[in-house]
Amino acid sequence: MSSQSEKNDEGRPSADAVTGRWDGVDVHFGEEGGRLTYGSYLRLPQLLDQQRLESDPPAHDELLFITIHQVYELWFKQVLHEMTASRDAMLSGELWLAQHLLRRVHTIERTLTQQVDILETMTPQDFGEFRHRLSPASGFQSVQFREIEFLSGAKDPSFVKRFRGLSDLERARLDQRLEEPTLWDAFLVVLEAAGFATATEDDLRTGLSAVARDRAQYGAVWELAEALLQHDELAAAWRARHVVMVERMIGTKPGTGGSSGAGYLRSRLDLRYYPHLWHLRTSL
Ligand code: HEM
Ligand SMILES: N[C@@H](CC(=O)c1ccccc1NC=O)C(=O)O
Repeated sequence: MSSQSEKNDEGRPSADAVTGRWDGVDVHFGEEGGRLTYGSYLRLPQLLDQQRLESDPPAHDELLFITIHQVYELWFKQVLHEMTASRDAMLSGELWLAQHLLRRVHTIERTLTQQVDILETMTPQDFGEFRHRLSPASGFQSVQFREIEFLSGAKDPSFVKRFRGLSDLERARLDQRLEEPTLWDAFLVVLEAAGFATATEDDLRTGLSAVARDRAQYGAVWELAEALLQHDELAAAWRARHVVMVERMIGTKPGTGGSSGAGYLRSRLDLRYYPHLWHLRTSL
């Protein structure tokens, strides 16, 4: 492959000047008269202008802290997109699609937990250079994180009440998540469509046991139950990893969000989205 570039008056390649030949075909790289580019498609000028430090003079590690959190929020957005579609697929009986989308969620969740490694390259001393500037902001105020909890099945309206500084739009999003069906609600619809009653605890235990004992007949329902359990396990793994990182960074200091810090986070470690699926294990 050869390439040549025409230069404009300023000596830079002109808009549609970067051309070459590949297998005898003319190829063009570049803007080509204002058409889509990598940067314009991905909105990079906007995206790369969103890392604003609070520290002054700038603390070296604050860029890492902001970047990590922004990457988390982008993945949270994707997780919500996939979870919502998975829930809807269950409601319309598309079981293969529902488990397929949940498997993508698992892969993202593993990445989210691994990202803690990067943040832990920051020392407590270096965090201390800018931590005092962050109060009263805290991860406690992550709207998308709470949306994921609600959509998973752990609806707790008291979090919405305790949120400080929510915009009207954010409050509406949380209220909507509190109203709409969760992944668990949708799974119950799947169980009912497979012929099982779900009205009482006993019904549910009977149905789940029957699915587990006859995977030849209920393979798709079993796979879905396993995908939900995996999501639950990965969420628990993130909470465990987060609290240990917190202890490493700030010991037993109270959090910038006003909680006791690690003590509060430890109180959330036993949260499980799907206790019925965990209880089932004991009887298998
Ligand atoms: C130096 C790193 C970090 C420290 C020291 C830290 C510390 C804390 C503390 C102390 C809390 C309790 C609330 C409070 O502030 O009073 C908290 C909550 C939270 N943090 Fe972090 N955090 C760190 C990194 C992260 C990252 C990277 C994320 C990713 C988004 C995150 C997400 C959250 C969430 C979602 C909560 C609420 C948890 C819940 O209510 O169960 N944190 N964090
Ligand atoms: N709550 C943390 C500070 C912190 O990590 C944080 C601060 C602002 C925005 C997001 C944060 N991340 C997770 O809590 C602390 O108490 O040190």
